[in-house]
Amino acid sequence: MCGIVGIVSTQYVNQALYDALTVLQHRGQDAAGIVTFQDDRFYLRKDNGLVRDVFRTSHMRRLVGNVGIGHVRYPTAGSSSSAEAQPFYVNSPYGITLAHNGNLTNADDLSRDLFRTDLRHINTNSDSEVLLNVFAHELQKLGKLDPSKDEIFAAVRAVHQRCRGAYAVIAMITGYGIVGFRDPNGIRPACYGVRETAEGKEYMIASESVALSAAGFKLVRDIAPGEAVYIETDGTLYTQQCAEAPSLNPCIFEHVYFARPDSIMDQVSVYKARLRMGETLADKVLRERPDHDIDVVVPIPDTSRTSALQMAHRLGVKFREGFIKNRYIGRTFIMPGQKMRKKSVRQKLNPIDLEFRGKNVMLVDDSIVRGTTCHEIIQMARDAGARKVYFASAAPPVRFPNVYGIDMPSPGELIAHDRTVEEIQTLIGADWLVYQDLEDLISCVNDVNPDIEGWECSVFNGKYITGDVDDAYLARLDAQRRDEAREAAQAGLPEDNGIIDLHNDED
Ligand SMILES: O=P(O)(O)OC[C@H]1O[C@H](OP(=O)(O)OP(=O)(O)O)[C@H](O)[C@@H]1O
Ligand SMILES: NC(=O)CC[C@H](N)C(=O)O
Ligand SMILES: [Mg+2]
Repeated sequence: MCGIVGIVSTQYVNQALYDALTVLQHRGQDAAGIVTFQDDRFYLRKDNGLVRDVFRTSHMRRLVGNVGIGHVRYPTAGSSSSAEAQPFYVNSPYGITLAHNGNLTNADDLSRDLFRTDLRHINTNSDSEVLLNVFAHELQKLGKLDPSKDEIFAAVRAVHQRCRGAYAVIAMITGYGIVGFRDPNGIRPACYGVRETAEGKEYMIASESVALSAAGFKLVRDIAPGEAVYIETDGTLYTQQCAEAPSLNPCIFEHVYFARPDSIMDQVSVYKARLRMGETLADKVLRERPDHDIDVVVPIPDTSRTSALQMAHRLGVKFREGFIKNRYIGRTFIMPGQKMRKKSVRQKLNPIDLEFRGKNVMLVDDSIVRGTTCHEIIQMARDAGARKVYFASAAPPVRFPNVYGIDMPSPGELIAHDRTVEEIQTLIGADWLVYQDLEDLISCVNDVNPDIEGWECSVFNGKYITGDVDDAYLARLDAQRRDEAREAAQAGLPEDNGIIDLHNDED
């Protein structure tokens, strides 16, 4: 997952973009970037690292202008090279920069077409650079010296026709404004908001509503699937539906893990959804073992806290913070490489022994993906003296790879792939393992929004909404992106993978 943001303001946007990216940091910890423009020039700073490490005061001073976009990255294509940090830039037409959250499933074909037919060069292995070039080519084809909203929307329409997969995008066109759009299934989130000032209206587009509220913008609404929102530099806003048959099918894993609980996505409160996940999980526990002997419910910080709290409440069992999280260590699941993830669980979480000694504990996590966290945590609970260690997951078993912006490319790396719940229970060393049922999870996110036609649940049911994901694609993805393949590809290469970057304000 990545975080994207774009602002059209009446004053410099550098600080507001920086602040928004820190609020979206949970969506990507690998790289960060901001680009602004003023007087027909772009000012770009991007690099690997957390937002606070990438931007120093000297960079911030040079990011001048009242319009800009930003990105925090969690790679799902290409490598972790700083050259693949976003926003990406292309000089023709007009000068366009782009920030993307999601993953294109036909990036290889597009890349070939861009070279052979559109005569465009792609300099990295990132699907986002491909997406930018498709958009740029389609805008260029219209041949306008001075593009209006009609050309911008026509280019987005063409992107929808050519690109497959998931994409929430914010692009900035030099001298004209920013355009945000969502793929025709609305898999990845994006919303926009407004702030009234004495100088006029200001707009922000972002992955999550929490970025808007933290900056004092009022949420207007989510961008509809297939829709584009174009905001000119003077603050004039236009919207248009650019897809043939849009249908809202948001990614359910945003509600399970990715999004911040204080965000509202497609009118569904992430916090409320997680509370409900705790309730339905408690109901399942009661169904399976009406006379259970759980003494205490313990969350695995951070994401499972909301569900665990409500689960304990429903069970009528004590809720206790049995693990303390080191606040200086980021999210483990989105780290690249299994070695780093494993080490970081131990560094990140430490038990309070007295909450475990002699007790039957129910540990609750939002999800079990590779099993890295639960395996370590169950052992820690045992070492701390727990009598029985039960484990509950607020999400169903993650059995299938994700191709829409979550880096789970390889079925073999998923602990639940081709395994029964009993087998997983043995593997992670739990005395009892309970998973949420998929129907229950869906019932937790089905809120008052009648526009939601379905949920993108492929990691749980193997059904890919875009209809273009076949076994050959999945096999290719697995071969390219499984941990070992990435490590082997990286061996012997310089840290940046040898990909040459274009101009970047590095110092
Ligand atoms: O089975 P695994 O492969 O370990 O993945 C699942 C775990 O990873 C995530 O935590 P993470 O540390 O990323 O973030 P959090 O602090 O927001 O819970 C998630 O919340 C689970 O705890
Ligand atoms: N997680 C994402 O949204 C990734 C965006 C893009 N595919 C990249 O790898 O940079
Ligand atoms: Mg976690």
